[in-house]
Amino acid sequence: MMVNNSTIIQGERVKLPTKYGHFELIPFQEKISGVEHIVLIKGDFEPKDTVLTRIHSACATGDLFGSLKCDCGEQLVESMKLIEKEGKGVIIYLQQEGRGIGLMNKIKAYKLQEQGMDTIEANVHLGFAPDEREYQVGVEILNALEIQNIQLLTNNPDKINKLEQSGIKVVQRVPIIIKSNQFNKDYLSTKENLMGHQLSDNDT
Ligand SMILES: Nc1nc2c(ncn2[C@@H]2O[C@H](COP(=O)(O)OP(=O)(O)OP(=O)(O)O)[C@@H](O)[C@H]2O)c(=O)[nH]1
Ligand SMILES: [Zn+2]
Repeated sequence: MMVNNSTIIQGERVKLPTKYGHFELIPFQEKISGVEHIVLIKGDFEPKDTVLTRIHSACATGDLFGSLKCDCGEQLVESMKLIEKEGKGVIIYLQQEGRGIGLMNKIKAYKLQEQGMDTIEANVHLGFAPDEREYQVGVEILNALEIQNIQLLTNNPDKINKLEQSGIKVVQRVPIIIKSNQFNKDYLSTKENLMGHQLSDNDT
């Protein structure tokens, strides 16, 4: 439902053929801050449908440049491929770089990680919570698209909890596990051991 007190503006819906499949793109903008988010969507939905969904936080290093220090870029491509295969689904690309601390601070955190801290210690050293993200805008975007029930592509239980608290029904979690490499194995094991991410095949 498009509610009048919405804090976001929905843009035009255009076709976007890509290397990984044929999608449509809809930009959204937060009314107060002007921050822009991107939706990639495939297919049409009824409000009762359960929609394969990826809520992805921006990672300039991983998504744009193919950084091997994290799993973001590969998760994004894998989500696009899975939605193409399914024939229906949505990716909400939220501009919350660096788990919500912005690029400048994420790179400060990377510097601290070069000096031996892990990804949590670096955030905390800079005065932030390990994860500063909120999913309220993502929920508003789902509301605008009239999506209420989702199959969420994630390994992160915190995302599921925050979405469910905002009234979205996560009917199923779909794991999206990327093979580790020498540059991201410490980052991924910190996510698994200290941030509760479900990265092993036998996790559910
Ligand atoms: N502060 C900080 N942010 C990072 C670091 N590495 C990656 N990120 C950010 O972490 C976020 C990862 O986003 P997602 O892939 O959507 O979320 P996730 O928590 O990994 O959960 P999944 O749904 O399982 O992928 C992005 O905003 C990245 O920019 C890091 O070392 N420090
Ligand atoms: Zn990343």
